Amino acid sequence: MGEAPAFYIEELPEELPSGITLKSRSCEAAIDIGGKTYLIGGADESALSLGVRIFDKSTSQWINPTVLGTKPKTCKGLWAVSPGQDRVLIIRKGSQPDDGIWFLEVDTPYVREQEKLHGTKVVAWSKGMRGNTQKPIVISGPSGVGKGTLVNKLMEEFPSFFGFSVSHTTRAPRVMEKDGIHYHFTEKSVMERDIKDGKFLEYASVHGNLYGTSIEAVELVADEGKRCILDIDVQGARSVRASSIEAMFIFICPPSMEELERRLRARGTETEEQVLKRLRNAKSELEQGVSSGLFDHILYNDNLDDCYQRLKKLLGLDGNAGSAVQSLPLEINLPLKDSVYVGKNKIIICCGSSELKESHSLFALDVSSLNGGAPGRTRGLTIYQVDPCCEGLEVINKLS
Ligand SMILES: Nc1nc2c(ncn2[C@@H]2O[C@H](COP(=O)(O)OP(=O)(O)O)[C@@H](O)[C@H]2O)c(=O)[nH]1
Ligand SMILES: Nc1ncnc2c1ncn2[C@@H]1O[C@H](COP(=O)(O)OP(=O)(O)O)[C@@H](O)[C@H]1O
Repeated sequence: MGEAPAFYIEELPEELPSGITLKSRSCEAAIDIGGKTYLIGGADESALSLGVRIFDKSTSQWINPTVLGTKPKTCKGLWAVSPGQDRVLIIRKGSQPDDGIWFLEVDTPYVREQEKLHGTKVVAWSKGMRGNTQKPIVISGPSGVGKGTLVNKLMEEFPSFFGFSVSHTTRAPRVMEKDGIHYHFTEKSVMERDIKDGKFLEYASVHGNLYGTSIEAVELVADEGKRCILDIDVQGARSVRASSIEAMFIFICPPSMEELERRLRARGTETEEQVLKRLRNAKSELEQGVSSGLFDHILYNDNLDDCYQRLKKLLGLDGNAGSAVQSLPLEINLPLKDSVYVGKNKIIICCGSSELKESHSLFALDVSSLNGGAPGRTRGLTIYQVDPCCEGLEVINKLS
């Protein structure tokens, strides 16, 4: 057989110091990658106990890494397999594929970028999802230009296609704004602590308040299989551009400063002082937006309907919107027995009987075209049923 699916604590290499006690082996898995042993799991099934420890074989030292991303809700029945050197694939036994396949990134571009920021070893969780979604859309522009209006029109016309990333902010809610829908309205100290804990993808101080996109906000949209829209300022757009996240960047311009002021005042949501501050900031935002090369597309929002049509065209929605995710319904329960066979890009999961030849449900998990990943979900997983007499055995024979 090829690479072992996982080895449990009693099979850990001898160099590991003694004295590690585990209450339940089904809650912990370990895997070797690049001279390090990653110990994933916990003493019980709860998410709280789900941790990651790393044993560096070259120094014989334990490392407690900074763990980013949203982790699985339970750690019951873990298998760990390594499709590559940059991430560990975790299969939770006895669960549905849409909640049972997770990645722990250990050396991806995102992890390396975060290691520089944190100054510690970093690992990051990312849930595996079937099918593909398109790159997130970042929309920026000065206050009052019509970003919210355009985004709302898009979400109303294509509710199953787009999802809005609900930002956190320390500014006070406007009359019609609802917590959790328009923004997560947050205390400054809480937001600062969460930023320090690595919960934010990006953040910036805008018009005197803190705004930020949490990793969770983007993951929630991905979980619905929708394309994520981020309405963020130019500084935030710059942070996303500098990160490992691929996105489409759109800047919305007003027809003139006079019209921008008219719209901002007509909206009637800001005090005079706030209006003046927003207009002052608009000048530098427009300079940066138009001339920095940061944005892939610049849209002039003169006539609303015309601008909306141009936005739709940019997003390829002028004809057939298509469907957000190509995910086929597939009812399988990942098996409880140790029946996983691992190749480089393909993992064969044997459900039902532990006797492979007698098994009537064999599934192939293809990880050859993964995309996305932490921060957010990992897309591009393909799971399909294979005939035990044909492809499954063929693949397994090649691995043997
Ligand atoms: N960097 C960043 N900017 C944000 C975020 N959410 C909102 N913003 C920006 O903050 C600015 C002020 O937003 P808001 O107070 O809602 O006012 P509005 O733009 O006049 O509707 C806008 O430029 C938004 O695009 C975020 O999560 N991160
Ligand atoms: N093309 C347009 N022409 C006239 N008014 C507009 C246009 N686009 C938006 N508005 C109006 O301008 C105001 C500001 O728009 P809004 O979407 O809140 O801007 P932003 O989200 O960029 O701050 C709103 O009252 C909106 O109805």
